Amino acid sequence: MSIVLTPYWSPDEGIQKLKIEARAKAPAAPGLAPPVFSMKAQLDRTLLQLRSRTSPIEKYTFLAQVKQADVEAFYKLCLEYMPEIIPIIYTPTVGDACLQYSKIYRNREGLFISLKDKGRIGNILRNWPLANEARISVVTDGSRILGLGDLGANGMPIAVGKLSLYVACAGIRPSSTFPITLDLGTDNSSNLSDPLYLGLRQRRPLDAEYDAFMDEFITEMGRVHPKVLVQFEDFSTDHAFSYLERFRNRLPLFNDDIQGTGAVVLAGLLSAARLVPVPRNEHRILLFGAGSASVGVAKQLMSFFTITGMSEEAARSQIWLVDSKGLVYVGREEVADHKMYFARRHYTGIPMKDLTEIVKYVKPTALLGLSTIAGAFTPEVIRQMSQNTPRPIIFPLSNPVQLSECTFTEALIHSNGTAIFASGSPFGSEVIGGVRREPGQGNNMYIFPGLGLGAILCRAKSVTDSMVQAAAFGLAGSLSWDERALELVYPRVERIREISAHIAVKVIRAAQQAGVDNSTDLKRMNDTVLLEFVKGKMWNP
Ligand SMILES: NC(=O)C1=CN([C@@H]2O[C@H](COP(=O)(O)OP(=O)(O)OC[C@H]3O[C@@H](n4cnc5c(N)ncnc54)[C@H](O)[C@@H]3O)[C@@H](O)[C@H]2O)C=CC1
Ligand SMILES: CC(=O)C(=O)O
Ligand SMILES: [Mg+2]
Repeated sequence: MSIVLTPYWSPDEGIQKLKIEARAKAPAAPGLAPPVFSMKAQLDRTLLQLRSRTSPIEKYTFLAQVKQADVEAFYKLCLEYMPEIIPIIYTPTVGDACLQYSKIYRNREGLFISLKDKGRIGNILRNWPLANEARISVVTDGSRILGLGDLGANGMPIAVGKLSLYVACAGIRPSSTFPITLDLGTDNSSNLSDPLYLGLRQRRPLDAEYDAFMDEFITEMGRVHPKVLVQFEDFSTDHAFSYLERFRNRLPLFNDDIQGTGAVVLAGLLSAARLVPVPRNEHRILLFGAGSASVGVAKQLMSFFTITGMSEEAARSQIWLVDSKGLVYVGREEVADHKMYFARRHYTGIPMKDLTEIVKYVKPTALLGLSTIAGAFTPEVIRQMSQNTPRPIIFPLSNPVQLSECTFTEALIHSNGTAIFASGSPFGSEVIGGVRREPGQGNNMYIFPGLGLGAILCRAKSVTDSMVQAAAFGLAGSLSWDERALELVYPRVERIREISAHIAVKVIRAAQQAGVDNSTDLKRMNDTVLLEFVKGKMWNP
């Protein structure tokens, strides 16, 4: 038997591939090396080439080429080497890719819709060659990419990266994913003066023009792709909140930074609280940073307290916000609307800005960083946290890794090994006191794949708060005994497909309860059958 490699056009992925045909007694194809390689050998070779690249950005561009040439090989590699690949296609390296996108750009990977396309957005959407109908679209306007600020059209890799995780972590079919960057200009001067910059060379417009563009975009998305679920990603804080409220009942849509982050942190805190000898209603949570992610988290954390029977007012009083001007309280100058709900009602002291002072005053049991300020959790802050509580919960959640409020090592050293730690971007494990400690990754990547999968499978007409909450509880309930014994607050990333399926089931049940599901067949399934159904729907390379 010989193996013949023939080029063919894959209608599913729209790329040219080599198809392997086994033909009994057929002559070997001329010009090909004689050995025949298994998929494993081909992956080993790809991995060898990947590892021979020294810089993360070279690894990123190499993987982008692999994905372009052979989508199945790319995802096979993702699934088999998840802990190694995710930090390249996602945070932290995706942050570098966005910063350098105008320089590393090679192939179109997603659709750019610019302000100049106003009036014909429907046609532009129809132009994008999708082999299958779009089911999930990550949409960014590039105005706040990770903690890196306004990167304009260079934000495309974040939409591409999140969608790669939808495929790798939740088995969404690659050909039904749709990355979109809305190019509404940028206020980033270095992009505007970069001759290679890919986007519009103009500043962002005023809200009236922005809103009119967004209205047309959402209307046309619903028209051209009636089954699509939209994930808004990395919009600046004002637009993140306003567009979530404006559009969440027009399409199935959620904001990952507000809702996905809220859910992942709620899950992490529920797991962490099991390790701390403090009653739930005595936890005090201090959020450093008060933007879209932080306020989204604070809102979601209300249920950390209310599920124990605490009133809304009492729950709110356990949560403190700090922004660039210090502790947020009613009566302080310049408190933006989105922070008002959590502004302290009864604070009468002088404005308090220094984080160590604030930690001394609030005595938090949990300190969460969503500020983009690297190193803000100083040794003094961490030591002060250890005075408040026997097991301080320290989650520096800003991305990418160079913006983390502290490192895993710092948290362990300055808390004498007592810290319970999770960060937005990954850190390696550490040995302290002869014991190996593993950090958690508190990143919305644990939530959005399963949330999206559940919403798509039940054909939800909207994404309700109860579906987001169900995703959080689903994640919190998915730690194995082995992971709990190691004091992990999130499951190992290698199990993420299993976790996403479990979350999807919870999300479908919440959609059914809220009456927003459209797939009535799923109602008749019990949870075991539904879980098998969800797993059966997941695409595998
Ligand atoms: N781990 C995760 O899953 C996620 C992490 N994030 C990260 O959270 C960070 C913030 O994101 P957004 O809230 O959308 O941004 P944002 O720009 O809206 O918020 C930043 C906040 O930090 C505050 N801040 C800035 N300088 C400060 C200082 N010196 N002291 C105290 N506060 C200060 C600002 O006042 C603002 O409230 C980013 O780094 C982002 O990557 C966002 C979403 C998910
Ligand atoms: C993880 C994420 O969504 C962010 O940092 O914006
Ligand atoms: Mg984001």
